[in-house]
Amino acid sequence: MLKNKTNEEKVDTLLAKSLVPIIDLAHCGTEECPVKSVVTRVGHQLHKALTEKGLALLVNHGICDEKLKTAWDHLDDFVDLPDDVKKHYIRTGDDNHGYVSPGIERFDGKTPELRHAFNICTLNAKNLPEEPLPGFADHISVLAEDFKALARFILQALAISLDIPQTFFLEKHSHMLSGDHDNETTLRLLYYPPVVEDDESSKNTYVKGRSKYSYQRCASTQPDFRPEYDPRDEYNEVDGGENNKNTTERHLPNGAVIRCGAHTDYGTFTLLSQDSEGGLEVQLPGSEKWHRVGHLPGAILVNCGEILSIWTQNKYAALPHRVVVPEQEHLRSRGRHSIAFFCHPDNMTMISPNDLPLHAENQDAINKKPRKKSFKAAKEKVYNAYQLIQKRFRDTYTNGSQ
Ligand SMILES: O=C(O)CCC(=O)C(=O)O
Ligand SMILES: [Fe+2]
Repeated sequence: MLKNKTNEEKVDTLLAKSLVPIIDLAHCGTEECPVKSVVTRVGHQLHKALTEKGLALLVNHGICDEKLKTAWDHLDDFVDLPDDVKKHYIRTGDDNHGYVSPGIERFDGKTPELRHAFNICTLNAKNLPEEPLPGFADHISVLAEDFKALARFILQALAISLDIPQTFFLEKHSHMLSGDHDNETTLRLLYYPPVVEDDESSKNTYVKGRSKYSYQRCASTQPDFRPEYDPRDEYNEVDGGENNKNTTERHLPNGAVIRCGAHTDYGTFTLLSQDSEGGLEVQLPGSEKWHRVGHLPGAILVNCGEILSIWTQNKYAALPHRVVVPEQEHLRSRGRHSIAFFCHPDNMTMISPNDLPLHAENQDAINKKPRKKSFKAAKEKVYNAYQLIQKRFRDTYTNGSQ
């Protein structure tokens, strides 16, 4: 599955510049039969990356850029459909599947996210907009299977990284995208429309129809890593959601706009592919400062979610992240595309901090670490994966759906 090899020398040079550790998956075999030495190396690299940074960039992962770009084309076509066609595909809350229009999600419970999302939890063509958009179902199903294969490889490497049996996590994620409502794993296609100032209210809002740059593909082939110091760092100290009560915008004192509010993902981990418009920022473990992730063409980011954090007693902490659009007019007036694959355990899996068959020495080290309040609570009452995610959906969606 993992084919798109870049030369190792180039990866080494980038490694030195990137905030995010880069992990090369070349020659890792197939997800059913991973090459033992590669899965072991990746496991060790993941251990270091996830404990120190909470994320890593995967290269040579086997999902080619063309497939991602075609998926974004399909999403753009979907967004362009008339509302009375789109309405047949709206996420209802019975499960996470379906279209979510801008403003429905609110990570902080009050401020609308400025984006269109299509959540895919089943590959059954009757639940996908195949009729108005022939080819959608086939393409997205192949892409979803690719992400699933990559996720299954990472689940095995994660087990190795924690020194537990290689199939430990795989067995707890055996229904991903099976369409049987036994697992909440989701492939999410995302489109963030350009941000413009509304003439009447002087507030920032998103472009509703097509605009000159709406769907312009941002596909720079150049890596883009933030310089050590950037004036945008100044907005790290402020905001916190205080300046946006009851408004339809969120902007930072330097004029940058938040397109997707700060949050942590709910599941085991997330695989994220973004176009070169960037804008993704993260808070590294133990810090409140926001760091720009930057852009490495073709790379897929992996970050820890809340369930992995519970399982590892916060050793692999869930990574706070957000998406901002900078103040520069030419960037604001462009859309942004990304694709996230949220890897979730099977619904009935009980999620307890005491689940992992940890070695005695790891357990000692964990016991000595002061626990966060949330882990004390999680230890007292154990929920299954479905209950945990439904609670988080209730906090996020404003249309009454879960
Ligand atoms: O679009 C992005 O880059 C991030 C999306 C995200 O964090 C999410 O949907 O949970
Ligand atoms: Fe996220």
